[in-house]
Amino acid sequence: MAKLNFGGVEEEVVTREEYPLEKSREFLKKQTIAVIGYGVQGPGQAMNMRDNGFNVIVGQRPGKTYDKAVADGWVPGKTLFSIEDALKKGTIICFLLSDAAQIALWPTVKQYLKKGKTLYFSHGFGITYSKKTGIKPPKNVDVVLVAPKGSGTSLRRLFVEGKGLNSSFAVYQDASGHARETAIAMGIGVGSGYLFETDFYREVTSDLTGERGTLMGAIQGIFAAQYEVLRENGHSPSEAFNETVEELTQSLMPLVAENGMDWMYANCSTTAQRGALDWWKPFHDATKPVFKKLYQSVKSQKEATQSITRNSEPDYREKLEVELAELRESEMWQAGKTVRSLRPERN
Ligand SMILES: NC(=O)C1=CN([C@@H]2O[C@H](COP(=O)(O)OP(=O)(O)OC[C@H]3O[C@@H](n4cnc5c(N)ncnc54)[C@H](O)[C@@H]3O)[C@@H](O)[C@H]2O)C=CC1
Ligand SMILES: CC(=O)[C@](C)(O)C(=O)O
Ligand SMILES: [Mg+2]
Ligand SMILES: [Mg+2]
Repeated sequence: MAKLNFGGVEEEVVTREEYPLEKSREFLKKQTIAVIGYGVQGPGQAMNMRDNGFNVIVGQRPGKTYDKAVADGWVPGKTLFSIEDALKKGTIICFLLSDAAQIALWPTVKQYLKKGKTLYFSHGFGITYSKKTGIKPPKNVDVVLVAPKGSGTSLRRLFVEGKGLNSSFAVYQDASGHARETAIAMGIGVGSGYLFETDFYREVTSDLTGERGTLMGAIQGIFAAQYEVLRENGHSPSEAFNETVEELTQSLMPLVAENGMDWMYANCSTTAQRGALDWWKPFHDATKPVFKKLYQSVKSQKEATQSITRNSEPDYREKLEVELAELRESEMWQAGKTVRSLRPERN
C-alpha cells in the first residue's frame, strides 16, 4: 500500500498502479460474482465488472428493474437470474439491496452462504446494526465491504469516461485467509479509482453523517435558507437561484474540485474573497452544533432505527416520492428547472 500524507496525517491507500486490473482479474478468475439487487449500486458495479472482464451474474426479482437489467444486456438464464438462483450460483455474493430490504432477504441469503463463499456489502449498515437487522453471517464465510464514495450512477459514468470514484474497503470476517485481497480486487473490479481502508463501523458512521450533512441534507438546508432571504428582499427567482445554486454547481464547485477552496477563492474577485473569508467562520459557528447533534444521532443509532423503520414500511417508495415532489415543486427548484433549460449545451 502506498503511504501518503493527508494534511499531516500518514495514511495508506491502494491505487490502481499498485493493484492493477489484471491482478484483480487473475485473483478472482475462478469466482462467480453474483450482484443481488439492481437499483443504483447494482447496475454501476455489475456493468463495470462485466466491462472489466469478470465473471458476473445478476439476481433480481421480476419487475421494472429486471427489465432494466435485460435492457442493459444481462441475459435471462445466462447472466440474469432470480435472486435465489443467483445466490446458488454465486461464490461472491454482492448484497446490493437497499439496507432496509437486506433485512427481509437475509434469511434467504443466509441459506446459500456455504463455506468458502464471500459476502460483500457496499455499506457497513447491515453488519454494524446487526442487533436491528438480524444480519449475522456464518463463521466460515468471508465478509468484506467496498463502498464507492458516490452514487452508483456516478460510479458508472466516471468508469465510462475512463475515470474512477474512490471507495473505502474493509474486512469484517476473514475465514479464508485472503478476504482482504478479495476486497481490494473487488474494489478495483467495480471501477474504483483508488481505495482507502476502514472498518464497517467507521464506514457507516461517516457515511450516514456525510449524506445527512454537507453532501445532501445540509446543502439543501443552506440553499433554501439563502434563497428565501433573497426572495424576501425582493430578488427575482432567477436571480436568487443563480446566486444560490447555479453559479455554485456550474462555475465554482468545479474549481474547488480541481484545486481546493483557496484556489477557487483566488479565482474570484478580491471583493468576494474579502467577504467569503469574513463570513465562513460565522457559518461554521452556526452550523457546528447541528453537525454535533447529527453525529450523536448517528452514534446513538437513532438514524439507523429511523432508516430501518421508515424504509421498511410497505408504502415507503410512495412516501419518499411525495417528499421528493415537495422539493421538486418548490419555487427554488422549479426556478432551477428553467435555469437548467437555458444552459447553451442543452439546446
Ligand atoms: N445508492 C447509491 O449509490 C449507494 C448505495 N450504497 C449502498 O449500496 C447498497 C445498495 O443500495 P442501492 O443501490 O441504493 O439500493 P436500491 O434502493 O436502489 O435497491 C436495490 C434493489 O433492491 C431491490 N429490492 C428492494 N426491496 C426488495 C425486497 N424486499 N426483495 C427483493 N429485492 C428488493 C430493488 O428491486 C432494487 O433492485 C446499500 O447498502 C446502500 O447503502 C453505497 C453507496 C452509494
Ligand atoms: C451516494 C452515497 O455514497 C450515499 C450518499 O452515501 C448513499 O447513497 O447512501
Ligand atoms: Mg456514501
Ligand atoms: Mg450512504
